[in-house]
Amino acid sequence: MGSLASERTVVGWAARDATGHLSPYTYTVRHEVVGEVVEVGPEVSKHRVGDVVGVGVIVGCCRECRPCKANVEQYCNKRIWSYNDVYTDGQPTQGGFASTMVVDQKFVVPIPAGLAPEQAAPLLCAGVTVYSPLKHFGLTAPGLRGGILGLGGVGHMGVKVAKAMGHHVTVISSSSRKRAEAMDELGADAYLVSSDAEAMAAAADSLDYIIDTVPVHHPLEPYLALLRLDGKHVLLGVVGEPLSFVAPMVMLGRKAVTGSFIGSVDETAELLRFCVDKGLTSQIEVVKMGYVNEALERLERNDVRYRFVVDVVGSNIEEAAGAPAN
Ligand SMILES: NC(=O)C1=CN([C@@H]2O[C@H](COP(=O)(O)OP(=O)(O)OC[C@H]3O[C@@H](n4cnc5c(N)ncnc54)[C@H](OP(=O)(O)O)[C@@H]3O)[C@@H](O)[C@H]2O)C=CC1
Ligand SMILES: O=C/C=C/c1ccc(O)c(O)c1
Repeated sequence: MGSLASERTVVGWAARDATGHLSPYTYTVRHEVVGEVVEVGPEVSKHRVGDVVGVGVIVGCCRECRPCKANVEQYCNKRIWSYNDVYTDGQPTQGGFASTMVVDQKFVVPIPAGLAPEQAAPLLCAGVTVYSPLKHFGLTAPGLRGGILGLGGVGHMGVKVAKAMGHHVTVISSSSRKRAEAMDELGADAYLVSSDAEAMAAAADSLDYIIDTVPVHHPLEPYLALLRLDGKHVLLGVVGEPLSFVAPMVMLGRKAVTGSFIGSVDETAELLRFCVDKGLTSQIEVVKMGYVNEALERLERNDVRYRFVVDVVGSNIEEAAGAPAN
């Protein structure tokens, strides 16, 4: 490896010491990565070699715009994604699916003691994606009534974080398949099947917010009807088609439809401490790189509870990439 730019850090799993020991912590969920610091540039002050750290969705920003100055760098128009983007040196960013990751210390968060690294990985995206809007929109007070629409990777963290804040949580799902796990394992207080018109009508005007994680087009009006005065519908799912509702649906009740994008580095560090304090973890299935194709097929079938985490160090990455193993 060449000399390291001053504020950059190598988070890795390919590092071996003189005895052949591999860095032990190497978990990735597509772009969020938990690993061990294997090398630091001369001006890195946030962490040291050997620290267990995480990198989320963003690895670059302009540092000059209003969002950057307000420490919400995820809203910088020059943000650089940690995967499938182009870094300032013209090279593609590859998220966790690379032998090491070189990243500016600004985008590195410490994984606190008490949080298993594989558990921490989904918190760096799914976790902070729900934590950030709850904080930003003032939805943290105990006793609030929240709805989590779509019980997947993001939604399951929504249930856990909202419950840890002391909220009454209703899962709103497309089927009844996840009822038992939502109530018994995740601790939700109520469960609504969105196609059950009677149950939806009975729940009208009852929620302070809905965290909407549905990734496909869906009508908003049935969910806006669930909100009570000043209720907020927070769009998190990436839907590439227009979503619509008639204006009185929000006027009569001063309701808001808004959105939110992951969370800042500061919010991520705060969430990790929150999780340790509250004893919160993500619900995951750890797999090896060679299982990735099957994992993708299962994702399409809505058949994962609730995140796959790839154990990169435990995988033969060269073999998985099709290269001969050495
Ligand atoms: N805003 C942000 O910063 C972020 C946004 N995202 C986006 O959030 C969305 C959710 O992500 P994630 O939780 O990982 O996704 P998952 O696939 O894990 O979960 C999505 C859930 O939506 C529900 N759903 C309802 N209808 C459909 C459908 N037709 N197809 C698939 N799911 C459906 C399902 O829940 P059920 O079975 O309960 O109906 C499903 O489990 C994605 O669009 C993702 O890109 C992700 C991270 C950050
Ligand atoms: O357009 C916004 C996309 C957000 C996003 C962030 C992270 C992630 O894993 C996604 O699936 C979507």
